[in-house]
Amino acid sequence: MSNIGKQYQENVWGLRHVDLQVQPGILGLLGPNGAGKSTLMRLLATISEPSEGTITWNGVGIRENPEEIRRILGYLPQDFGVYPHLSAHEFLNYMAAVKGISGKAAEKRIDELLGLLHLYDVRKRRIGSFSGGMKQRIGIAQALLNDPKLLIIDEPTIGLDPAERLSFRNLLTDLSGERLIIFSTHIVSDIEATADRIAILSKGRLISDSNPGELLRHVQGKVWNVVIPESQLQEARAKWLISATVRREDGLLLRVVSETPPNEQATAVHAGIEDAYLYLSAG
Ligand SMILES: Nc1ncnc2c1ncn2[C@@H]1O[C@H](COP(=O)(O)OP(=O)(O)OP(=O)(O)O)[C@@H](O)[C@H]1O
Repeated sequence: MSNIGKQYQENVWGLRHVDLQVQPGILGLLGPNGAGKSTLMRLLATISEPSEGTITWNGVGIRENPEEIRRILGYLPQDFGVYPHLSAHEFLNYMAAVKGISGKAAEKRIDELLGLLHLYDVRKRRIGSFSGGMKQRIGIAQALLNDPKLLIIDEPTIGLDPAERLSFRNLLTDLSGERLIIFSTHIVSDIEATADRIAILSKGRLISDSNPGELLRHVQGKVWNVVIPESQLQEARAKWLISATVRREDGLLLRVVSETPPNEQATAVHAGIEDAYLYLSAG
């Protein structure tokens, strides 16, 4: 996509001047609420059209030829509604029909996906009785019905408990291979564990697009541990960029991102993606 902009109202741009080239792998879209992640995903999924710029897939403009991308697309929106009264199997059968997959091919694919997403044993249960993680897996299963080359998942880890979050990360890795998976989150650890490329959005702008190693290079040698008395936290927040705080017996252990040691007792520590995200977002 090149020079993409999406204007919602006179002075409201969901995205502005975004250039992004994609290739197979896992692309994590990272940004706070309102950064433009869903907007970008909806544009790619051809749910909405850009106000500026062009998006091409294999050299073909998707505005003129939306079918070019829809054929190979699997999309799980953030507010995906499942049908609580249908069983997992009935729901996938219905979604397959909507997508024009029927007969033996549909049956085979549905069984494969129920297995892949660990839903086979509960395939006859009503979706309304599923946990958050199971609902999310059924959402991913429907997105995979057409074996998409491009899989877009909007904020997939919202509402998941820690164990479900972990299995989601494993699932993403299992699903990648030849396809491109784009998923969004505002939680750095979700991205850190899975993405081979990280795009950071802030206020509708793409502020970074690189692999994790390159991202870390921005903050290498700039991350420090500092212990302060708890009473000085407010003051510390005002002068330092703090990426983590841990309460200890001898005070508060702060993780600070700074070009130079924040004080004489500071010790250098290895940089993480969270530090880089904070550093780049602070601009
Ligand atoms: N339909 C809309 N009408 C008006 N403004 C919108 C609309 N959709 C999004 N916006 C605005 O565009 C900006 C980007 O929103 P978007 O939903 O893409 O962000 P996001 O990063 O996905 O955040 P979230 O995680 O909260 O969904 C926000 O300021 C939002 O208020």
